Amino acid sequence: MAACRVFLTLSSSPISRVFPAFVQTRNYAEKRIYQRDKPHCNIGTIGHVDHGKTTLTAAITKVLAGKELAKAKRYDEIDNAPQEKARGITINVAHIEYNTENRHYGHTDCPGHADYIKNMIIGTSQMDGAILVVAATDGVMPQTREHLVLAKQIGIEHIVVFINKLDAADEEMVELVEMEVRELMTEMGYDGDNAPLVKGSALAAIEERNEEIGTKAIEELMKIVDEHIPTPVRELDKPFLLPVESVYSIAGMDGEFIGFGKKIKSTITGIEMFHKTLEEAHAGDQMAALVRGLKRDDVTKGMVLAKPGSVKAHDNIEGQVYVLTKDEGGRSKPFTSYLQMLVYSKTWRSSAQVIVVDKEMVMPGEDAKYV
Ligand SMILES: Nc1nc2c(ncn2[C@@H]2O[C@H](COP(=O)(O)OP(=O)(O)OP(=O)(O)O)[C@@H](O)[C@H]2O)c(=O)[nH]1
Ligand SMILES: [Mg+2]
Repeated sequence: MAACRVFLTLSSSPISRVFPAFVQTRNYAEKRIYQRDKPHCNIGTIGHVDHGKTTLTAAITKVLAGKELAKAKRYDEIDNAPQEKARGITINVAHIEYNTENRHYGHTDCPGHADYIKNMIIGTSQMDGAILVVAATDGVMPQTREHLVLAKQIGIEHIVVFINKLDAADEEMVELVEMEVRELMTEMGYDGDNAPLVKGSALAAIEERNEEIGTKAIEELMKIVDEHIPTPVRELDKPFLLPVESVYSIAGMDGEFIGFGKKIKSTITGIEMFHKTLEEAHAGDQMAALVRGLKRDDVTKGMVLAKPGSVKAHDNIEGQVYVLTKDEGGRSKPFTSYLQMLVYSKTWRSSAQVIVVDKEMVMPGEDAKYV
């Protein structure tokens, strides 16, 4: 498969906060300094709606906060948008940090609802490994399958399974769900039989009850995540490139913003991660840049900040793609060249016309080469 992975979708519902790079142009008050004393790793929670991804994210921070390795985040601090609170579902991805004894983690909590799959894709695109959450009360559901397909396509090789809601399911059901998940993983090209799997209850950990399936299970999960998801090798000698997720209203090192027909030179005056000042940023960090001399409207989500002269913007790309079937959350009908669609990559999206290079017509479930 070619290096370029393009996700094509035909719907146009809005995506919002999506990627780890923030550009700030305001003065900031006194900040804590980020100590780079542990390797950094990006993970996150994926899985079907309501299976407990956000509850598990909150539970991990709570358990690790007990060891002074994290700041505990309540469920409603993670799903904090009014619409998320009203509907009780995650819509936007949330970025949270915590530590284990061994590593510093950036954790992206993804939405499970089928309508917000685009947010899930962009959230996942930065993960080095993922925790697949499956509720024992429900088993494998459509977005369990869809998220695994997408994780595989995005290139996430390391998945740890968390079977959740053990407090509400009987043993037989749990066993059945475990078998079901392992089978699904095998079907998706993972080593399902040997996939690391932890069973527990995120809610029990939060409510400090049933210690075995609560706190202990979360500890076990993080131990397995530490062991099973390797720290990625970062290419520290390459010029930097940072996709812009969001821009805050505010006005060293030279940088250049590129995208949407614009090229703007600027100077980076400070860098941060999780509101702590960084002395230096490494590839894979969830970094914010403080930049000089820009107005808020100059920069938009989807542009990249890069070393001046190191990258160019292009208005056409060639990619090898896999077209999702209807069961996997994709389209039901085949298509031919000159189809108009929206293309999502990193933090940008753009409408595009597709030319199929290697065949007349592409069926859902097939590979194809696009220009
Ligand atoms: N009984 C029980 N309920 C749980 C457990 N974990 C989560 N829940 C409940 O399941 C519901 C959904 O939990 P969420 O954490 O919002 O699920 P989610 O996967 O983040 O959902 P989306 O982000 O919308 O896809 C909530 O009512 C939780 O309280 C658990 O271990 N046991
Ligand atoms: Mg959620």
